[in-house]
Amino acid sequence: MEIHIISNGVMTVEELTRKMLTIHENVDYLHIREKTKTVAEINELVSNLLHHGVDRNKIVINDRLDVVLLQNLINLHLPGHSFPIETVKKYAPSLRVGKSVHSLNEAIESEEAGADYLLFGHIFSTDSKANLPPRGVKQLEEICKSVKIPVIAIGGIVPETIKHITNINIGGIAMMSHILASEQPAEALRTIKERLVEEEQDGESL
Ligand SMILES: Cc1nc(C(=O)O)sc1CCOP(=O)(O)O
Repeated sequence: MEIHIISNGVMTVEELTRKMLTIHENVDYLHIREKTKTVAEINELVSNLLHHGVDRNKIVINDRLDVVLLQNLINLHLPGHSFPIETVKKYAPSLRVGKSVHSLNEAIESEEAGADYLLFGHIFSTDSKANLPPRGVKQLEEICKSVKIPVIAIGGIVPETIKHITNINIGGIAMMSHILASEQPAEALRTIKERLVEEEQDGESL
């Protein structure tokens, strides 16, 4: 099960660098999703991470194809308002391209368009999407059954909610606030991983 961490857009480059460095070895992907930062700031953040030894294949850039290309990265994540998947794949076929989706139709269309994985959410209520009703586990399950590419569940994933999604064939989980808003991100991540292992063992013993 992949673990994706999504940056929350509220930290300075220095703070984000520090927090990401405490967790990078224990996650599969670090998404840089910084909608209000300049290209220079995003570029500086990526340079910091690479300089401190973060595996470049773990770094995912949200939306900014320019940063992916100039930093020689391989992972681009496309939000709904970004480039069409087909355009990116045509221009840069070697990139691994993820897409955020919010419905079954969007999931199927994105797979057909060539997405390598999907982020679907938000699954549970979360302050990160306040006042928006969660899409729930049932829709997540439906999407997982309808596409072949990995579906990563996002939104409201905390130790208490994990048990509701571990019996579904998800490709992984993505977390923003639970890890990066924490003063102790490494410990928060450790608890999540312990919970995943517990749920896996419970599933095996059923
Ligand atoms: C960044 C993001 N994207 C979502 C989507 O549904 O595409 S939900 C979300 C917020 C992530 O929530 P949390 O802070 O609870 O991990």
